[in-house]
Amino acid sequence: MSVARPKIEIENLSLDFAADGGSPISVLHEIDLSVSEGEFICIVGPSGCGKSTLLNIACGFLEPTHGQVRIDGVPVERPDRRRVFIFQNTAVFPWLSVEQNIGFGLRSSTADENAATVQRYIEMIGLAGFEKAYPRELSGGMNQRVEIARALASNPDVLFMDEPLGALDYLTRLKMRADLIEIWRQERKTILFVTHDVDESVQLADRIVVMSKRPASVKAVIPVDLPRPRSLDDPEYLRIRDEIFHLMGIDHFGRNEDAPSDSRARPSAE
Ligand SMILES: Nc1ncnc2c1ncn2[C@@H]1O[C@H](COP(=O)(O)OP(=O)(O)OP(=O)(O)O)[C@@H](O)[C@H]1O
Repeated sequence: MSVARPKIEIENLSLDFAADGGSPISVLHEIDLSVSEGEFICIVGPSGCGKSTLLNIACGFLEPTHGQVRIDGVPVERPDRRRVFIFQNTAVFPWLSVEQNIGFGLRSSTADENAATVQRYIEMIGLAGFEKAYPRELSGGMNQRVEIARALASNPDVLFMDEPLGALDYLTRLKMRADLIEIWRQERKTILFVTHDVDESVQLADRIVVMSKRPASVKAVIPVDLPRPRSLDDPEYLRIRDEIFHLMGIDHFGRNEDAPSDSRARPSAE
C-alpha cells in the first residue's frame, strides 16, 4: 500500500532575525511538522513566539536560517499563486465592489466562467444581494468574508490564515467560525491557521500545533477527533481545551502556572 506524501513538510526549520548591532534573535528553533492534504491545522502559542513568522516562511515570504518547507515535495522558495495568505486586517480593495474584489485576478478562459465563479463564492459566503456594494458599505465581518471569498475564488491549494477573525467582534467571530468550517467541508483546502484563541483552535482544527515561547519549537501536536460542529460543553472538547491551556502554562483562571503557588491562590487586589 502506498502512503500519500504529506501536502506540507516543515523540516528542521529555524529562523534567526538579525538584530541591530546585537546578536541575532532566535525566533524559530528546529520546527518539524507534516500536514496532510485537506487538513485543517491551527497554530497556537504565546504572543510573539513566532507563529506569523512560521506562516510567512511556509508561504515563501521569508527565508529560513536553517531547514526547509516543502509543498508537494517541492521546496518553498518564493510566494506562489497557488497559495494565498489571509491577514487579520482585510486587504480588500476599497475602490472595487464585492464582485470586482472577488473576481480580481481570476484567470478563467471566459468572462462567463469568471462571473460564475464569482457568483458561486458570493453565495458561499452569504453575500448574495451585495454584489455591487463597496467595502465602505459593509461591516468588518462582511469585508472579511469578501477577503475569504477572493482567496477561495483563485482556487488555491493551501490557505495560510493569520488571525483572520482577530479583528471581529465576538458574535461575528462565532458565526464566521461556523461558516469557515462549512466552506472547508465543501472545498477541503489544506489550511494553516494561526490564532490566539484556544477555543477557536479546538472548534476548527483537525490538529492543533502548540508552540513554546520564543525561540518557538513545537511543544505538542494535539489531534481533535470530534465531529463538527463541536459543542462547547462536550467533556472531550473541554479536556482538549484545558490540555492546551496547561501546555501554554495557563491555569483555569487565566493565571500563569509558573507563578508562586500563594500568588496564584489569592486573587490580586487590583
Ligand atoms: N522582520 C523582523 N525583524 C526582526 N524581528 C522580527 C521581525 N518580524 C518579527 N520579529 C520578531 O520575531 C518574534 C516573533 O514574531 P511573530 O510576529 O512571528 O510572533 P507571533 O507569535 O505571530 O506574535 P503574535 O501572537 O503577538 O501575533 C517577535 O519577537 C518579533 O518581534
